[in-house]
Amino acid sequence: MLSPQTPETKPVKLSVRNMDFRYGEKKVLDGLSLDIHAERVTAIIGPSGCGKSTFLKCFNRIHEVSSAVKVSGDMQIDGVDIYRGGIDEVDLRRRVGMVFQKPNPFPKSIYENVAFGPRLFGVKDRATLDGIVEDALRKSALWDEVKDRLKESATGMSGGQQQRLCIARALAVNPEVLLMDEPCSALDPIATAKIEELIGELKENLTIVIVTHNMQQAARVSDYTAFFWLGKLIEMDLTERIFTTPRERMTEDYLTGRFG
Ligand SMILES: Nc1ncnc2c1ncn2[C@@H]1O[C@H](COP(=O)(O)OP(=O)(O)OP(=O)(O)O)[C@@H](O)[C@H]1O
Repeated sequence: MLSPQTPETKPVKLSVRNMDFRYGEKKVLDGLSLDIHAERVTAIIGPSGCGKSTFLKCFNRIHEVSSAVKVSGDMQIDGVDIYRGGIDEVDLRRRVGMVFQKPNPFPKSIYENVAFGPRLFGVKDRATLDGIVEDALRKSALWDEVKDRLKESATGMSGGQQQRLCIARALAVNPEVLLMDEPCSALDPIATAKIEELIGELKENLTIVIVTHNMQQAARVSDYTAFFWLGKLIEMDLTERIFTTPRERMTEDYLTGRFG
């Protein structure tokens, strides 16, 4: 974990300024400004309904698939506006992968789940695909468990394995950012520990933003923590600072269970 004694050396990967988000008339994110550093883990915490998931989805514009929404302000990836910078949304979703609360593998084989993205992006050669699938399964710490049953259905895996498969599926297209929306909330403590360990390894090459309701998890895995309340950013800092000396009373009350 990054500490107050260590100066930040990683550049800003995702930058947000004066961002508002509306579902129809309903404003759910209000005037957000924050920076997310490359190859760090940033945790988003806050009470239910404060807009954490909505915020996460804005980074790969995935909400555009389902609802009439309006985003204003600036959101940038590597200095290019995600909404107005001419970024192709399919390419954006390749660069910014996402893993959801409930593991959602396709009803296909383990192999086909991981090969799906690369195929979509035009990889046809079998040996190349095999290599990508193995690499992604190794990075998601699943290879040894599944290498002898790649043709079996993904739906027969345990919940924890399915979630690591979803991570492998996201990694197979070589993303730069991984968004994780409560990725362990449906998992037991052992499966959760595996995912947390994995997060620590993946951040060597990836920028990770994780929404979690589990404060111990935020403290364990993240370098930075942002506390949201009613669609506003109350405070963001190094996780060590947020959990030891938060600046805002509201953050302290939330962390100590006095509200939320
Ligand atoms: N598709 C939608 N249409 C309209 N309102 C929505 C939609 N999705 C979410 N909302 C509303 O937006 C607000 C923020 O929801 P969001 O799911 O982002 O919060 P959250 O902090 O992630 O909550 P939780 O911790 O319970 O998952 C809530 O008031 C929610 O009711």
